[in-house]
Amino acid sequence: ALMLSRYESEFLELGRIGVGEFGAVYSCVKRLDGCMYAIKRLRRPLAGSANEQLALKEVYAHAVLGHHPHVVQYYSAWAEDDHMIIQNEYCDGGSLLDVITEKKEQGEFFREPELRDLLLQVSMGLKYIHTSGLVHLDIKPSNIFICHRPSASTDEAGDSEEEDDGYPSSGVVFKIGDLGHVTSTSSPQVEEGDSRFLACEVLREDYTHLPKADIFALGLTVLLAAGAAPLPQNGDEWHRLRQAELPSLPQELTAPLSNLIQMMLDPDPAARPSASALCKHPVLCRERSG
Ligand SMILES: Cn1cc(CCO)c2c3c(c(-c4ccccc4Cl)cc21)C(=O)NC3=O
Repeated sequence: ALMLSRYESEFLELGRIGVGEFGAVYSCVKRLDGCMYAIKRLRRPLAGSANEQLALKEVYAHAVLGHHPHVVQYYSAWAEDDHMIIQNEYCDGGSLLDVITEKKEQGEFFREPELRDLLLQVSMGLKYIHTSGLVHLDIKPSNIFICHRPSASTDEAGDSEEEDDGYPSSGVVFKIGDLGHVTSTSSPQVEEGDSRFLACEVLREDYTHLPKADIFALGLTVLLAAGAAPLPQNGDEWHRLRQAELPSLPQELTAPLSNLIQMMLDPDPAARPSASALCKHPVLCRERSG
């Protein structure tokens, strides 16, 4: 077309980093600021269709959720050439699923200190989403993205007490992404996420404890990072996982962490800890023990 699209004029496309029925995600450099961005382009959904609802909910959610170190940052969204485009923060470390897969190929998995760090960071992101009156509803490894800490300068302040800057000593920052299933806690229009991570009560359309469905999915996500076998999509094993039976793991977790994860998977959503409770749970606190 004579008129370059905003996408082509504002960005240099480096490569495709994801593809699915939704469309494709590209890593791009914005010509003006020289920064990298992750840009999802999807064919414009039919006006009034469910897909349009999903696409709009994602942009609404990003607009409501301002800045948080553990939620992927939204920059802009627009429509052109029969496509919808969303420009997000680019996380340079791939997704948690990529890292779990890479480790598994080497017979490796996340060890307890890394599991606690993962759980604490994602809990902070969930606390922010939940206190904003929203629920994610599609928490899983492929929707958690990783940023590697910029090289720590020597004068870097240590971990601040309250307002966590999201940069733990390890230098790895986990961020919740893909807000395509986000809905409001009070007046939910639930679009079920991945059935492998779906809490039983949501399947039964009980939406009275939706934030606890995110906690359930996070519990399964942490177990996968700990080396659990791939999760069932349905069937007996699916139900067994929802009777608070932890799957077998290739490592022995300490009782405090194992009990905490078991609580996150409790069949009764009210018994699961809230994201806020997880953020101050002694098992996860970074305060030096003793
Ligand atoms: C497949 N894929 C790979 C990546 C890069 C990980 O190193 C990625 C990102 C995003 C997204 C994404 C997810 C859902 C909606 C919009 C976007 Cl841009 C998808 C991504 C996103 O919002 N930020 C990303 O880094």
